[in-house]
Amino acid sequence: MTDGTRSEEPLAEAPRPHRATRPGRHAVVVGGGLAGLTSALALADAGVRVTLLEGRPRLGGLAFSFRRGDLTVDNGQHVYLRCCTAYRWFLDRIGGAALAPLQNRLDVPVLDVNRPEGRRLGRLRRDPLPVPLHLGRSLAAYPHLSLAERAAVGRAALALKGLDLADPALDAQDFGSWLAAHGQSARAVEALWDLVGVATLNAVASDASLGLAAMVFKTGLLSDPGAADIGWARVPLGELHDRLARRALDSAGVRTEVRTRVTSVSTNENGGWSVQVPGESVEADAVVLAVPQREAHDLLPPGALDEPARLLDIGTAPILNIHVVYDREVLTRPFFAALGTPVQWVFDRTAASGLRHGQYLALSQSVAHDEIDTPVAELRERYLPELARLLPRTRGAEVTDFFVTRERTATFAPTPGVGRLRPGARTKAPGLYLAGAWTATGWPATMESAVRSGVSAADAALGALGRPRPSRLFGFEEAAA
Ligand SMILES: Cc1cc2nc3c(=O)[nH]c(=O)nc-3n(C[C@H](O)[C@H](O)[C@H](O)COP(=O)(O)OP(=O)(O)OC[C@H]3O[C@@H](n4cnc5c(N)ncnc54)[C@H](O)[C@@H]3O)c2cc1C
Repeated sequence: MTDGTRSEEPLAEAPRPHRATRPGRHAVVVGGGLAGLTSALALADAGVRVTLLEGRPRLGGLAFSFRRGDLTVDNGQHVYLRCCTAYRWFLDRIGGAALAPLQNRLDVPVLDVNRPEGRRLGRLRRDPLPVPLHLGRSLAAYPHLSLAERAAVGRAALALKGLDLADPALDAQDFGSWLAAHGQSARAVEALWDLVGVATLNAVASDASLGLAAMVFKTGLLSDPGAADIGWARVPLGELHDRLARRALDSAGVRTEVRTRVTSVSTNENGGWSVQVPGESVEADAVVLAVPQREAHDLLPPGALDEPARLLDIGTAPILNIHVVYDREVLTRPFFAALGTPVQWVFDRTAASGLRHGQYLALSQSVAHDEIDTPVAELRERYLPELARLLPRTRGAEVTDFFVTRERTATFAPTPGVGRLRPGARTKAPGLYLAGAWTATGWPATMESAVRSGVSAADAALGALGRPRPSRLFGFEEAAA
């Protein structure tokens, strides 16, 4: 068994860190996940001298790769949507956009294995028509719902479109109750709303904030016809978030130190900041804390937030990935979603992992509270027969490898009320900023949220450092359109 949080190896030996020698104001970014990488790049691109400190031996935070024999394995399948303009800006910035392309047009095969008549394939895809007609034909033909349910889904989608995302009352309600009040059957929730919502929010509808759910569905499905086109890395995540990100940092002049855990952050006698790492105190004019909420709580100096204990009230939710290598091809599509089985989403990872013979599938299991600690042998017993139901070709195939990666704190839990717990980038301590997917970006815990938070923190820090905001950096919405 592989525990994704412990058994990673750096993909490639990173280049020797070089000390930035540019004079001027100095910012320290703590945490080399997507939020910290973004802040560091944005600050360096604006002419600030930047030091990035990351506790682990690699960059990329929660979205990384490790080696397992000849395979390069992602800790968890990651996808993004065309509407994720900030993450797309990030991919462009590190020179990785071509390695994580988008579908030309949203197309999600949905396979139901629990039908009396046998396996049934449906498709969620869009037509080249304006919103909401772009999904009309697909919804009308969606075989996993009755005609009445499809009509009710259409009505609920229009009601969702009318919700005001800026209304804080939305965050206090749960999405499941809202769906029920808008005529959605349990089947419609399972076969449509949760199919999308579980994967994007990491919560079932009844446990999700209406505000966050409405944000996902409005932005992804009801803003622009192409907004929900899906993108994913055709290379290991570490190639993007570690190797290419490191190259971009190096050429931007950022001093990057991995295996360097920050133990405290405090003000110094010059009115700046001292960032303590083992054996060194790094002095800075501004600090961006781009670490998970619990670590941020522990590092924040007294008075930086009015109620720092609120950070500890932001819950977390697990994601389990089950990795299965077969001795032959068993799936001809790049991915599909499943109904009527515990299997959620299945991705073909063969080419990205470097596997030469056979096929490597990754099962991405969100909301994995019940299975996150299940022994690998038990998972194998449970999931191989399910894959045999879904994919008939697996029946004659040999499983040559089976392992799991467990991310216990994969995302913050998007529960009703979480919105008021998420702080913005600014703290009450001048020169100290927060970033991370869990901060108040309006997005659920995604790569998009992380990058947006990194931009916000850099933006706030630039103001305090008296540096102009370069429009080409922060105009990512236009840049990625
Ligand atoms: C299995 C899985 C699947 C996912 N699927 C998707 C998906 O499909 N699409 C999507 O958009 N998102 C997905 N996500 C979520 C996405 O990965 C995260 O939201 C995003 O990567 C978070 O980035 P971050 O920079 O905010 O935080 P993190 O990635 O947690 O980065 C924080 C960094 O800070 C470092 N750190 C902590 N304390 C210290 C310290 N004291 N000193 C120095 N460094 C420190 C950590 O080592 C870490 O590198 C998934 C996550 C997981 C785990």
